[in-house]
Amino acid sequence: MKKVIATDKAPAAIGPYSQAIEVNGFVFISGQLPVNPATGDFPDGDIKEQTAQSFQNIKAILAEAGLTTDNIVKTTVFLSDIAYFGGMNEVYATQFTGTFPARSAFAVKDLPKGAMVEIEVIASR
Ligand SMILES: CC(=[NH2+])C(=O)[O-]
Repeated sequence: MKKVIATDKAPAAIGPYSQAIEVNGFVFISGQLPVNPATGDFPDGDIKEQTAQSFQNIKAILAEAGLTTDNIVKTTVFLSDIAYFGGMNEVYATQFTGTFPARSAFAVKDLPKGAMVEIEVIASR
């Protein structure tokens, strides 16, 4: 059975999707833009600050589901410029305590709201 995970500690959806859906012990978190839910804005700074904010949002949704980054099994990272790859990796690497999840990373033409990064996650209970 599908269960919607929702929290006001992460940004509300900006389109027709849920923040996260749980099914059969897996939590699928929609791509998280680096939007601060308190201000509705991106953080000041560069790809490092934006990556950190996307992870803050992911962690808030994981917490709502009773999970942590240790439960993440797969991520997908979308960058609006491959030049951001190094800075994203620096911050990304600090988000995990044990082994890193599987991951795919891409540069795409554009991201919603002009973001530098969007990160989606699959976690396992
Ligand atoms: C931002 C996002 N996850 C979407 O699908 O538009």
